[in-house]
Amino acid sequence: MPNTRPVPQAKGDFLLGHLRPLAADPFRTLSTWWHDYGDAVGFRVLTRQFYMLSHPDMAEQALVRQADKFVKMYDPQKPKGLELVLGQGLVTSRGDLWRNQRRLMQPVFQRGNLSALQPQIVAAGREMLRRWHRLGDGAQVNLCSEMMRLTLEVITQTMFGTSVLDRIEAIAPALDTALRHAAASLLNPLSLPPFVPTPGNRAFNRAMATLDGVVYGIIEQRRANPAAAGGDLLDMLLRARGEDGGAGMSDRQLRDEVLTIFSAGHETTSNLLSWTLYLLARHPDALGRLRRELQDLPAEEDWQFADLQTLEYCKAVLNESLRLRPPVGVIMRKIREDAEVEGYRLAAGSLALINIFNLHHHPQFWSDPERFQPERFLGNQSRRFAFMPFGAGERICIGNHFALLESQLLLSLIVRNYAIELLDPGEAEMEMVVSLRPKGGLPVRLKRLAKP
Ligand code: HEM
Repeated sequence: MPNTRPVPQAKGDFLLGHLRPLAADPFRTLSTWWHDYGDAVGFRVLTRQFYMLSHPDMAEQALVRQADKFVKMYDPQKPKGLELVLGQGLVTSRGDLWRNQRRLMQPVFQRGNLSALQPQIVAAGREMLRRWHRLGDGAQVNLCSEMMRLTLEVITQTMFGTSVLDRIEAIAPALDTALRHAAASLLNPLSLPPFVPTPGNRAFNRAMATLDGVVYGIIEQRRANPAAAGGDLLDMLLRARGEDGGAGMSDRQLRDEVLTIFSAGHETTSNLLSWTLYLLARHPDALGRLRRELQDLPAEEDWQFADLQTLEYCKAVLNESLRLRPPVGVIMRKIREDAEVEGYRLAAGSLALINIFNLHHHPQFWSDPERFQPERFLGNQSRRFAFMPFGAGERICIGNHFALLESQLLLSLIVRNYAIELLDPGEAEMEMVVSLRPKGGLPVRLKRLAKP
């Protein structure tokens, strides 16, 4: 490729490459490289070459214009990363399998079909508020655990018509163990496959047995009681037949899709809500403006879908939170053949890491990028690829409209009824475990607001 230049390579250990700093603190390491080397930087983990891309034009090239060269990196023969947990579900599959499953599941997530789910989302939120009430005024809780519980209830109720809250004490740590193991296996090409009984693999296998138990339980329950099905996602997956009208999905494929929606559908939204409440607690002016907007809404049990469409500031708050603390901070692709991106040469076989966090903090596209300022999202400026919390191109998040509807409803419910006081006045540290979350959770005090 004439007239192209090589991507600058971050300095690192000759043998290990950059494994050590990345394993210790991936988030901080990637930020440092961006500041030191710019929007395109190469790094190596043992034998594997990565390129980190942090400019909107580069993201557009990789995810849209040259999407045929930048493909999902998963290989069913040698599962790594998320594929170890999710198998061949919608996030990790490729080719015809992905295309058919996406087509099958898309209708459930279309904007027009989501209004029917609103009552279930509000009901889950109100149930949490009742539980907070029972805890007593001034109760201390971990906000992240509360949001995880809430979004788990929402996803299982809306998509699978059931609740798994009675098993939350087992599910939350199992999911955490599984995701941490998946993230670590990505960075380490020498990590041993799950059947090798290392302590890490044993813990991972135990966690997966818990998650599989929950997921197969959901499927069995529905098979035993199909009358409970109300045309939800699980119903659709169970009824799906091949193009020739033949056999339905294998149990394994069903498990992969259910576990994918179960995990992708609550981890991310939970982090969005936690970060948003954290940012609002630190910005009383924005919180005040949001409360004023919400004052005009009718009582919660009477909320209509149309009521939400008018909440411009609430949407701006969520967008600004997604910008500052994007729950999915990076997206990964495998480079199938040599590619040129914005004048840089990227070699086939390497991995491209599109850094959404950096795009959202890019000083060329955002004034005062570190500042929480929801007002920047009022109005209709185009921010293509400088703001892409849900990804871009054909693999864009299938749950984006659902996530925004859910977050708007739950945020409005919480902010109208409670004041949330952070117990730690310092800035919450960020940790990247597949999604970007507050490290160690968020201890808070809950104060019930008087009804207006
Ligand atoms: C704030 C919440 C959410 C964020 C920030 C988010 C972010 C993302 C991103 C960035 C991707 C693209 C990944 C890539 O290109 O490699 C993605 C894909 C996906 N998300 Fe979400 N997501 C959220 C909520 C949800 C919800 C609620 C669901 C399901 C109910 C969901 C299901 C999925 C699925 C299945 C994919 C894979 C789509 C495909 O490849 O066809 N997500 N999400």
